[in-house]
Amino acid sequence: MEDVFATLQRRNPGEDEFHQAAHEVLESVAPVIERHPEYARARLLERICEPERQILFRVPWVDDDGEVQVNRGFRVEFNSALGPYKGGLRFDGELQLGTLKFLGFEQIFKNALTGLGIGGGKGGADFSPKDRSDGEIMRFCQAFMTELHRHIGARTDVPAGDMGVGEREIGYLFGQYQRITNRSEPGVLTGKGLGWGGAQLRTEATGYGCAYFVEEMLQARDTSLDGRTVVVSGAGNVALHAIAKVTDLGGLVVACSDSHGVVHDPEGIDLDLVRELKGEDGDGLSAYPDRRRDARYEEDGSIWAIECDVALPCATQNELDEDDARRLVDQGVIAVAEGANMPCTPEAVDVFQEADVPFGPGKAANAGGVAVSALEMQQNAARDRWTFERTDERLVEIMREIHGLCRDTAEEYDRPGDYVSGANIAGFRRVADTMLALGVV
Ligand SMILES: NC(=O)C1=CN([C@@H]2O[C@H](COP(=O)(O)OP(=O)(O)OC[C@H]3O[C@@H](n4cnc5c(N)ncnc54)[C@H](O)[C@@H]3O)[C@@H](O)[C@H]2O)C=CC1
Ligand SMILES: O=C(O)CCC(=O)C(=O)O
Repeated sequence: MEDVFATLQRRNPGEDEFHQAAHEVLESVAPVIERHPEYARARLLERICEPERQILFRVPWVDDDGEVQVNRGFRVEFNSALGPYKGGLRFDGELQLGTLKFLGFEQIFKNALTGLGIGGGKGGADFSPKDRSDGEIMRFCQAFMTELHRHIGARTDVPAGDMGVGEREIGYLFGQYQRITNRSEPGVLTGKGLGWGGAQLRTEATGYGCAYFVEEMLQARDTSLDGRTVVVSGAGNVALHAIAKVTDLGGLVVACSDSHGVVHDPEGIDLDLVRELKGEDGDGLSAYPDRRRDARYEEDGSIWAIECDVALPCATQNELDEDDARRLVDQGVIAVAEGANMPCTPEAVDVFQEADVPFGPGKAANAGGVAVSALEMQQNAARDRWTFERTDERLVEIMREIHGLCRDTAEEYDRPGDYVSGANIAGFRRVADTMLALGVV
């Protein structure tokens, strides 16, 4: 195991987030390799840690001032053993290949946990949509798809949204895909609008799924979200829908945040107000207390200093560190689940686990989004449309199955209550068994 990790570090220098994600999985699956030497003989770990294909490309476009801009586009096609590469696109001015490798790697195991026949991939661009006009965003998306279209397809690789990529961007990407390929193939992207091949609930699915997962973790300990105080970091797609579903399930969400600061509202976050403030013409979260008397806004504050029963990090990677985890544990947190991808540092995860606080890792707790993307692919292939209610029932069922699989797998490997080991081992076994069956490819 150590050798595999050392090689991975050497071959992928400077990609710290990828090292972090890979180290956690390699550590978790060590007992599986001991029980199954055939995996080691087939060099499955080495193969799983190496992307099948990485595509880097130039994205030239013209901004509103007539200036030529040059960005870099990426698609990491990590593993297709279980189905077409599947995973989101991230637009972020600071984006690096190593971040996408960590996200693509996580996606392999997350997608395996859903049981829906999807492989793992991730992509994006070092383009920041912030402060760009709608026309610039459209031209950027068109330039990006002008290269990406060669690599994707309903049976090959199916991107979706992630940070900085929502329904608007998916629309512009899909429009350009259709224009240059002359193929009306809705299954090539997910997260589409409802009028043009999108699925009900895809927008809500990651946040809702995270709330369903934490409810399962709490019920396994004979309690629930009802009456619990909850803190949710972020104010984007995942956070807003996690807040909505936690509230439906009886929880009181008292704080949310963005990259500038933190809102604390002891009466419960007013979601409509957050949406308005975060909207295109909104004043930002700092204006929240102007409209809610008992609320406070702290610029650059730490959301994890706010007392809560349940913490849901839903913003970005490594946003919750060891000190934050200690503070949460000292204040009596009873469950933590990751709505974002890898928001907790490894040291923070250790603190939760040592304190016996149930901890739901992102690859299990936020799998609802990609699961509903797979349902969107299913509907596109069948030219069918499901209702919101039917899709929601299926999402609840999927999140319950993932929770049960992680719990049972952890017990099988003598790690009761350790959802990290459970998720990594269960996801790994599904991919590894398929790779064994497919031979050395
Ligand atoms: N959108 C989806 O369906 C899925 C998203 N995820 C993950 O969830 C996380 C959030 O993604 P989305 O909500 O889709 O993105 P988004 O772009 O809609 O929202 C991200 C939010 O996080 C905030 N943020 C960024 N850095 C922050 C920081 N350091 N502290 C506090 N807030 C910060 C931003 O201001 C924004 O409000 C990411 O880790 C993403 O990879 C995971 C599964 C699926
Ligand atoms: O729905 C998808 O394909 C993407 C979801 C995603 O990017 C994620 O699970 O992190």
